[in-house]
Amino acid sequence: MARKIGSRYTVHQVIGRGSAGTVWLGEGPDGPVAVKLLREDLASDQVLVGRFVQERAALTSLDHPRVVGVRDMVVDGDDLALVMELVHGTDLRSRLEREGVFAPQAAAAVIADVADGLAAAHAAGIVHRDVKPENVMLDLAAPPGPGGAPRAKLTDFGIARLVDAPRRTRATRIIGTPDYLAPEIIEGLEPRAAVDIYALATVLYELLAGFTPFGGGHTGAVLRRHVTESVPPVPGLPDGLWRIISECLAKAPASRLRAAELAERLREQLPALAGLPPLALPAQRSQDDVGAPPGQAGGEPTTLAEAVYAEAETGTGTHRRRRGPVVPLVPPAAPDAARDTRDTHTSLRRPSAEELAGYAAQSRAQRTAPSTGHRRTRQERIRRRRFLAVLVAAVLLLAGLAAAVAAFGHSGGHPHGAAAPSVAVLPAWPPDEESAAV
Ligand SMILES: Nc1ncnc2c1ncn2[C@@H]1O[C@H](COP(=O)(O)OP(=O)(O)OP(=O)(O)O)[C@@H](O)[C@H]1O
Repeated sequence: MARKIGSRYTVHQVIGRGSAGTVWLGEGPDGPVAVKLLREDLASDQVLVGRFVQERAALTSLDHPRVVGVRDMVVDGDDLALVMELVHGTDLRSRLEREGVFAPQAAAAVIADVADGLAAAHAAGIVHRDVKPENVMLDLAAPPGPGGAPRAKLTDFGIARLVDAPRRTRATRIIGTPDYLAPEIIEGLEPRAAVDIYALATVLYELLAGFTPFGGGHTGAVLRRHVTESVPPVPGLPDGLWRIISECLAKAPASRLRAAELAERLREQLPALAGLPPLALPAQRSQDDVGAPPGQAGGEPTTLAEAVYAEAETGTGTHRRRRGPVVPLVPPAAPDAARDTRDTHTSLRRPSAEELAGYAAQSRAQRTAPSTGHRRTRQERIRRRRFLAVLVAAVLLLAGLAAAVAAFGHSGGHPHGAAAPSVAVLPAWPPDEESAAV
């Protein structure tokens, strides 16, 4: 069914849904377009509408072949819409889920394209802030790039800039996609261009390995890993690519490559990567379990960080898990199962400096010590066994006494009559090696 958006556009059919709204196939004065109609609650937010109007010039002027162009922004009654270039293709998340990891050359080529788009945005003073596979479109109508890789375009600049207005994101909260969040965002610093590089290197890692370097398990654990842990190596990854990934995932933003450098370095690698097959890793393990301590994936929070973030997570309503690891940037609407087909969102309380300092120590302690949960279980077992031993001793003693009394009565009061022993012989207890440790 056709619907008018403003005076210039007509939309016909839904082609996708995201956290901020619904994407429609539409028609404008210059031909087909994609129209992202923002959710009602966002469209009725006067601050956001004001920002939408303010940002119009910046967003519509970002014109680069590796960026999905924003052609227009419409405020019309209850409708708030971004009119975009229509990309004939799919998003990178869908491609990854459908076909699995990329061969190294194709991964490098796709990420080099996105880095080109980012370089243009950064040069225009625009930081994306939500780089992730969902926001990379693969243009299947364009001739493929090196190694047959589809050409990529970065999208959703508008949403990241609009929704993350100061009033909407209080200084003590982080809104974002945990797997791709640079450590400085978690530590409360102002996001600069380097956060996009960190996120893009995370996407490159994911295209190659099938999982993100710090993702998996509880959101609190993911954030802690970004801040405190080094990047887990990817077995079999060519050295050149590994060096680029490590540099871009540096904890210090200033140590990361710039977007243009990243694109150039990746393209330098392309000839050496030609013909390499996709890495065969046990990557295709469940994202919920990646990196989580045994028995902890999806379970109760066990550390301070996890407790802190658990509060934030439960504050957003449900925490549904998905095949992919991500939680988009835009805060959730009130639960509406019919509308929200894609995913859940997270709004996180930012930890204090003391909490962050504590995470590093906790992280080290957890790596070197057996889990407290496990120790507590052993101690409980040992206590239970001691209690049973005393109980058995008491029962046997009573039985012995009763037998002795009976025998005494039977034998006319002589205690040496044939009767049950008056002293119970206790079995060795507890019987296993754990008792030796008591
Ligand atoms: N310009 C476009 N051309 C063609 N299809 C598009 C375009 N923009 C988005 N889509 C399709 O619409 C879907 C939803 O896009 P949208 O940007 O709303 O959400 P998302 O980025 O996937 O998720 P989220 O916004 O929750 O992070 C995308 O998966 C994509 O397939």
